[in-house]
Amino acid sequence: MSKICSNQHIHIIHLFKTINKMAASIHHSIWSLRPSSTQRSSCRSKKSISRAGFWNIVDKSNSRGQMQFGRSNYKSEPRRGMSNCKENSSTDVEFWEKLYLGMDFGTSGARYAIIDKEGIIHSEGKKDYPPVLSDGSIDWVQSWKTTLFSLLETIPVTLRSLITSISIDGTSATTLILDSKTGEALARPLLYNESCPDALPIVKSIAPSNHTVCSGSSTLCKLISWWTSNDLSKESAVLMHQADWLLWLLHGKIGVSDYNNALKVGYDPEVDSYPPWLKSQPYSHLLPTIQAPGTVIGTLKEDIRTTLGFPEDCVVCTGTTDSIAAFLAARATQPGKAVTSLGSTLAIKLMSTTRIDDARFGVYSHRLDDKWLVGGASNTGGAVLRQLFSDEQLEELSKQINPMEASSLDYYPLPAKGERFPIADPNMVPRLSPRPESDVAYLHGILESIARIEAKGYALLKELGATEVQQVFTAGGGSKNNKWTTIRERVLGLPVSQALQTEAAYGAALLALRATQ
Ligand SMILES: Nc1ncnc2c1ncn2[C@@H]1O[C@H](COP(=O)(O)OP(=O)(O)O)[C@@H](O)[C@H]1O
Ligand SMILES: O=C(CO)[C@H](O)[C@H](O)COP(=O)(O)O
Repeated sequence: MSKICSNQHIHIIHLFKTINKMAASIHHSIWSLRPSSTQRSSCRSKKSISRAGFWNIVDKSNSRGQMQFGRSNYKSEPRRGMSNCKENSSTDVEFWEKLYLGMDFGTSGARYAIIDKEGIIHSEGKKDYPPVLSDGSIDWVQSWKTTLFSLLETIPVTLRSLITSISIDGTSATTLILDSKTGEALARPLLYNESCPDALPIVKSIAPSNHTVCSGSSTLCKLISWWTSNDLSKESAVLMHQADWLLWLLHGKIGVSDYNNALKVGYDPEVDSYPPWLKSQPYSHLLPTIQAPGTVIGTLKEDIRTTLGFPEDCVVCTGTTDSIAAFLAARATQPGKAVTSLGSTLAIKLMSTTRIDDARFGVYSHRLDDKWLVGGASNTGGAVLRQLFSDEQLEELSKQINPMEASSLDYYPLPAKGERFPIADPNMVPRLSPRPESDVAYLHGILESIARIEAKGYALLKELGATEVQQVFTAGGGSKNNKWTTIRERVLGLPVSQALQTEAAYGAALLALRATQ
């Protein structure tokens, strides 16, 4: 029944679109479905979005990024049955309105957000990665691909035909090497927090000292490790990052990336090119071509478009990394504002007028239009918590913590050996003992110790010359823990708040919107 209903809705949408195109020729749309209101008309003022003016769209969405009254939030699982149609046919979406889809592929799962040109959310959803196994280990290629298409299938059918642009963010330095002719993976993906120390001496011999690539977990180390340990024929090999590869599945043009994802393979976003010391290497032909984040690559592949009901003019654009998408979602727009992504990891991003790169501490700067996002990513964070507690236990135990009382427990919580920032040490081991009798006290000590790592990170950025942090917004799963926020505020000595939009998927949707402006 819902299928028939959805088809009817799609038909009505197309009918309105056609009529509206005719109506537009008589200058005014006579088919506005959206109740006219002063608020809406004031919000409808056109703002030009220049390269540096990206923030216009971001600022405008500041006050309107939340769900609007009466619109149901399509959370997690798709709705079933007839009610699906009623809820999905949100009649206050102007049928000729364009919508923008952002998808975030993090460590534990993927999420999507669909917004309109004012940044209002029309639908959200999420999927955990299915544990697709092949010879005993997780087949990430299959798991991500399955997640991509199952997420697309959870998008309400009535909204799909309005989606005109798609972008995706992924984990930074998560590296795939593919055959550019067949698209087949030539090796398993290497994840963002995996290290290839075997390649580090070679990287350090070709790159400037303390360059961002001089870290075992850099994309360049992963590329060189593959290059030196394979005697496969390599002339048609191409390197892609997780977000690039997922976007390629949608647009079909292999070997395209963005200057955020490409930072850790050595791309220099300041001069908008690969440096000569990298272009002269025998493997430079594997490097992807680079565009700015939110640049149209091509249209959505026809088979996907027709199967899922996306419009002919739906474009796919370059993405970014997950912590930058989280920064975009938080709409922090001034130097001194920072975003801490408290997901499986702890990634900090501080808007700075000065660029700072120092691999000795895992510090690097991403470009965001005409500004710098200085920061780094620690392996501490939610992944450690998930090893010890379920989300429900975290919620229950956190309620019993007095966040104004300092914990005397001094841990360095890591999910496994290896740390990237603010201590760059692939051999660093976790410190999570002594464990007190009380789980409340234990969790308190862990949350406070993670807060101390965060504070150390921001202090390090200041020592290295970045703009001093004034305010911290929080994104990611940990942002909903108010007790943790209070602990962090006490430890950091700064105002700390949950970002208006805590999901990186919202930032990716802003990129999709920007691509079409
Ligand atoms: N109430 C909570 N307090 C602190 N951390 C939490 C809470 N609920 C969930 N988390 C943590 O959030 C993390 C998931 O956040 P998410 O942003 O989805 O991560 P990612 O995108 O990196 O996979 C989990 O590791 C989990 O431990
Ligand atoms: O830790 C991560 C996993 O979520 C981040 O993807 C990554 O390391 C952050 O890197 P960047 O600063 O380049 O976005």
